[in-house]
Amino acid sequence: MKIFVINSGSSSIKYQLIQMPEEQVICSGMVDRIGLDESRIDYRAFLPKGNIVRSETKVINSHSEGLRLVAEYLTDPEIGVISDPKQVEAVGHRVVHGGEKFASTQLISSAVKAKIKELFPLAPLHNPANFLGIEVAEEIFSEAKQIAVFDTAFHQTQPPVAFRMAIPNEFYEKHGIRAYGFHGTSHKYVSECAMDHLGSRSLKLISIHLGNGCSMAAIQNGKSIDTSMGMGPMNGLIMGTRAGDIDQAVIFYLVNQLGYSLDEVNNLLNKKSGMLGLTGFSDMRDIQKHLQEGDSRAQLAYDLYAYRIKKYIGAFTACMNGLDGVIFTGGVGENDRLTRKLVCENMDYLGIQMDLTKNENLGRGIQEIQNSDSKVKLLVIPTNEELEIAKQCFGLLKIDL
Ligand SMILES: Nc1ncnc2c1ncn2[C@@H]1O[C@H](COP(=O)(O)OP(=O)(O)O)[C@@H](O)[C@H]1O
Ligand SMILES: CC(=O)OP(=O)(O)O
Ligand SMILES: [Mg+2]
Repeated sequence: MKIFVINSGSSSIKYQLIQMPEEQVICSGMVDRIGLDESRIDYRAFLPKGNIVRSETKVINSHSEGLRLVAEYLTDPEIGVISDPKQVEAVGHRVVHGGEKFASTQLISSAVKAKIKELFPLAPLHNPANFLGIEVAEEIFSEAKQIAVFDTAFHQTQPPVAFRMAIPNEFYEKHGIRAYGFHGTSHKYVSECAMDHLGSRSLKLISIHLGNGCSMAAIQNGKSIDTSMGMGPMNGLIMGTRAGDIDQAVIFYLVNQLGYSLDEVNNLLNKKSGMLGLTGFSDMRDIQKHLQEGDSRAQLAYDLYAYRIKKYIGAFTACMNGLDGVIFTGGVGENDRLTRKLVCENMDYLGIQMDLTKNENLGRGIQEIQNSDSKVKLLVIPTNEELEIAKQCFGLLKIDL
């Protein structure tokens, strides 16, 4: 069965065509910088006759245009991998916010779409783009089953003590104000990999997903029991452009003393803060360059970023009353050795001791980077949200057949 996976972000669409259950990636790529001057499409096909790689820079005004272009690549007589969109049997969509309604993967109906739309205000950077991806895919892959895999679903096992907030009960009961948690597809995928790798499911794990958005999850016996993100994907860790945890007094000060509107506060905390606010750059590779040139702001930003992660490791270890393994994943977690080093420094009280040489010289696949005295396993595990989405879709359709 061919499953097309779409991870539709605010300015990009990541995609993969995967043959299931073989888990064979037929093609993958990305449409980036949608709506900006120079958009870019990357396409990589893995064919028996050899791999084909194409990149094109052109104006792509909308997600709809971007996905249509991807469909043209997929069906191109020379470099394509299918002859007709009808050969795609299912389209799996990453949907960031599923609220309390969706604890599992869903076949998309008009009711599911209405709920995704209702949740726009809670994930304004993500759900509208996810929704658009669904509408366009319904047109292009009109005969395929459309399936939503929610970032929030994996966290629905959290107990009330982790997800409730200390505000009057009616705000939860009538309005669903609570913590939900995100990046669930990634946390689930890497924690399953870790449990397979370590040969046990009775483990206390902390998964640290560090991409553009960053979050951590406490995972006990394979179930998420707490996470650093909340009602929306804003709080917790310091991220590329998001501040993460912030004192509520700051918001009142911005509004009452500095004259900010609430939209301006939202924009400031979501899009202009985090590493961007501290250094002028949101990408760790740029910040590293400045760090090497002796930029003290870059040093402080790195220190703050790692310190916040340490705090959550301490908190989650206390909540689980123990810790067997820490997983680093996401673009930063997988590639940025300095972040991993700063996070694990001076953590021997909690049983965390890194092998600095292993941390510097990573191989491919799952890597252990603790030293021989460490009680806690330190793992670097490449995430694969697309494969996890394909697995979830395949599982759902198998039940349905
Ligand atoms: N070699 C690298 N060294 C340090 N950081 C990196 C490297 N490669 C990627 N990154 C970081 O990973 C981030 C992207 O992570 P990714 O998980 O792909 O993000 P997302 O899926 O949230 O868009 C980049 O913004 C950059 O900060
Ligand atoms: C939920 C979230 O923050 O997603 P991303 O990291 O893709 O922005
Ligand atoms: Mg991501």
